[in-house]
Amino acid sequence: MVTSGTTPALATEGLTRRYGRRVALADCTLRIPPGRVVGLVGPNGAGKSTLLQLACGLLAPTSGKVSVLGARPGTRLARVGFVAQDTPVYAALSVADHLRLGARLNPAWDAAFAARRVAALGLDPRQRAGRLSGGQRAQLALTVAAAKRPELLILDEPVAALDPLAREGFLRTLVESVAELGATAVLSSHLLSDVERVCDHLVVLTGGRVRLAGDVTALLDAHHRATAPPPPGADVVHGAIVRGPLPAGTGAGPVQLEELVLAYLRGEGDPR
Ligand SMILES: Nc1ncnc2c1ncn2[C@@H]1O[C@H](COP(=O)(O)OP(=O)(O)OP(=O)(O)O)[C@@H](O)[C@H]1O
Repeated sequence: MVTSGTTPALATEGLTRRYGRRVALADCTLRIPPGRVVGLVGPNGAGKSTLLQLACGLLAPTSGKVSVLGARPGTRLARVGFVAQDTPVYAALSVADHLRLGARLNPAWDAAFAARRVAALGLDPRQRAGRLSGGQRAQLALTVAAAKRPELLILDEPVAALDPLAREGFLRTLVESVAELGATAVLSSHLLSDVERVCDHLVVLTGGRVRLAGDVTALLDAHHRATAPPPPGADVVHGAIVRGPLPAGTGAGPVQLEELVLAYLRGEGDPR
């Protein structure tokens, strides 16, 4: 089945996952349109990895629904690329072995892209993955996932182990290949500056709940920074950040993405 341009890349409805009595994700309803670079942000323990693993079919929901490219998670393996937080590679296999394995397992494998990236990263194709540095292992895992040419690329903190230059280069390549393929990327990150630079859709999770989700431009349009104390009745997210229009005459300015995210991370109001 080929997904249409309107099939959400990822959709969840009332998605809940418990570990024993601990609720890791609660009643999560999301609809991520195709073609976006999505930033998934939230503090430690917010439920980001849980959501991404549910999307990949590595975890089963306790209740609720999740669909990926219009199908059940885990049924579109060749079309979904996933890099887990610990960027797993096969320690005993060389860099070249990883690329050969990728080519054998993935029908849409882009060998030229993989070879180009390995060369640009300065990785020795003969080196065993177990002997690479943490950042180099992350780069290899990302290269393998991207060379699958997936329709959906799911990355759990992909740039955490990379140095600033490598991070910039990786994010640039990611945005370029997502645009070229018309694909979707969902990446969790603690680095708001990276999210601000590359993401055009945002999901903020705290305490297992979705606090904010939507296209970045729409979210920025829907919020303001009050330049004077917000009047009674204003929908204050946190501090000076207000949702919706302010009454005429109340001073307000545009809001930056980073301060918007921080307001939702700090705010303790109801999920929006
Ligand atoms: N295997 C597990 N068994 C029990 N509890 C778990 C398990 N995995 C996650 N949790 C709990 O579920 C909650 C969400 O964890 P999760 O790893 O999804 O958060 P996260 O947002 O990815 O955090 P981080 O930014 O630290 O990676 C946390 O309270 C965590 O302790």
